[in-house]
Amino acid sequence: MSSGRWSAGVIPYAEMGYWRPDYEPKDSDILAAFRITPQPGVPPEEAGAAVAGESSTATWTVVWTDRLTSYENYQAKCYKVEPVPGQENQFTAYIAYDLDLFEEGSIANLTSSIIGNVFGFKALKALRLEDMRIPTHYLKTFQGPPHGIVMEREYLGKFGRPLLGATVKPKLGLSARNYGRVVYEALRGGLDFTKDDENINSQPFMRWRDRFLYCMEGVNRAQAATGEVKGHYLNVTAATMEDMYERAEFAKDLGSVVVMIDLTIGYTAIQSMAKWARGNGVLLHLHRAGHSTYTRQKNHGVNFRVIAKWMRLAGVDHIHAGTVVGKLEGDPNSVRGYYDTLRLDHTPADPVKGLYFDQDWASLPGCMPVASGGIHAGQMHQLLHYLGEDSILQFGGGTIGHPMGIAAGATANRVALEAMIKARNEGRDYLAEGPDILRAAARNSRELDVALSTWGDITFTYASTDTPDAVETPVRV
Ligand SMILES: O=C(COP(=O)(O)O)[C@H](O)[C@H](O)COP(=O)(O)O
Ligand SMILES: [Mg+2]
Repeated sequence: MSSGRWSAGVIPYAEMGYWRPDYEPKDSDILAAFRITPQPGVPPEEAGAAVAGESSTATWTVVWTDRLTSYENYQAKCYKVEPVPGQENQFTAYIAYDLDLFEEGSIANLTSSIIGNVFGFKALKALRLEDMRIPTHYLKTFQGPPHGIVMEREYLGKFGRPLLGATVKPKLGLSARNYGRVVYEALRGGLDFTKDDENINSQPFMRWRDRFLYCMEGVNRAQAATGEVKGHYLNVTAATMEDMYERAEFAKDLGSVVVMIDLTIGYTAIQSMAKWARGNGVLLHLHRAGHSTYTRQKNHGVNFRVIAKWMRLAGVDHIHAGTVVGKLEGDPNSVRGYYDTLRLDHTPADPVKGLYFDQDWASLPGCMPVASGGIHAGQMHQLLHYLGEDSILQFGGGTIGHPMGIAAGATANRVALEAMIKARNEGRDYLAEGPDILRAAARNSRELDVALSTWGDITFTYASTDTPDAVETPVRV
């Protein structure tokens, strides 16, 4: 029996052709960077080759049927493996996939290939997909955001500042009428949006149609009272696509400018709703419910920056992407990388922001990042500094928990934001002077004054579980 590549039996993946240190990735290749923790005794190159093999064409044994294909073309190539600085027994494996391995325009297919099998691999103690480079050749097969940041602002007639929102609280239990009253108060008080929370769909205490009716009554009354375009993200998440289309159509018929879905509906449903949203001129908000089950731990899972890339391709107008200063995980540099990935047309590789590859978005519209989770008016200077202008700042408890009432909470947030934007436009160092700017604004706004005295010193300073491996070293002059 001839030995080697074609003899029946088991040979290392590296010997089956999945370790290719000589390989120069093509512009049209999809690239992936995996953080690999091999089991003891498994060489990193073999671990990288195994991931390349099992996420493309290989199985555990040699199969002669490989000879019926142009297998060299279809095999993914692990072309580089590097130790992760400062991390014991961790390596970054770079893998190139030929364009033909993927169905055009399908996140479900892309993810089934890249993450379908390999995360349970016994040869690995842990595995994390840190980043991907999506080539223009493949990127252009996706719709992308239904409208994008520029179109959204033109729809709303709102420019030059972040948008403001609030999640209705308590997230479960309110009757439809009381729910609609919260929406009206928050919008008339100065917010641009209110939103359903991730888990409010159609429960016995409030069926979806009733909520939609009362929310839109609140939106319409607030628009009339303020003269501004307002919106409420009506959550159309449901058990079936048919139900979601029925709810989305009703939202559109009621005149809503926006609907919402949860990440839990799955990639195919998200792409279907993206297509519906573009076809119907309705903004699409994605709540990333459930993402932290696999994005938060540094050694295993899928980094959120990859989810952000997949969702921009799939096509949502908004996605929650971290706050830095709020109650939920979000290292400043990692979050900067997420926001750049969602908004910019080109992001150069930048290890400090956790960006492993240059990424060109080929004019695919930008996706508005949403900051939500434990934020309040007292952090406005930090939020503007870390997150920038093209963002949506959502204050759930930070609006509805205001001692003077919901409208007062909304007014406090709006006054804080407008004061911070004015200071920025005047060229002030609004980050350093933020507290003074807020206090000065509070002298003419009782609502802001009370918000600052209620929450001003609330911070969430825990060590991040997910920091990039590279840190900026101060330049010694
Ligand atoms: O309910 C809230 C925020 O409520 P509050 O403003 O009262 O904290 C959001 O669902 C989470 O922030 C989502 O988290 P993320 O935005 O990280 O996905
Ligand atoms: Mg929530």
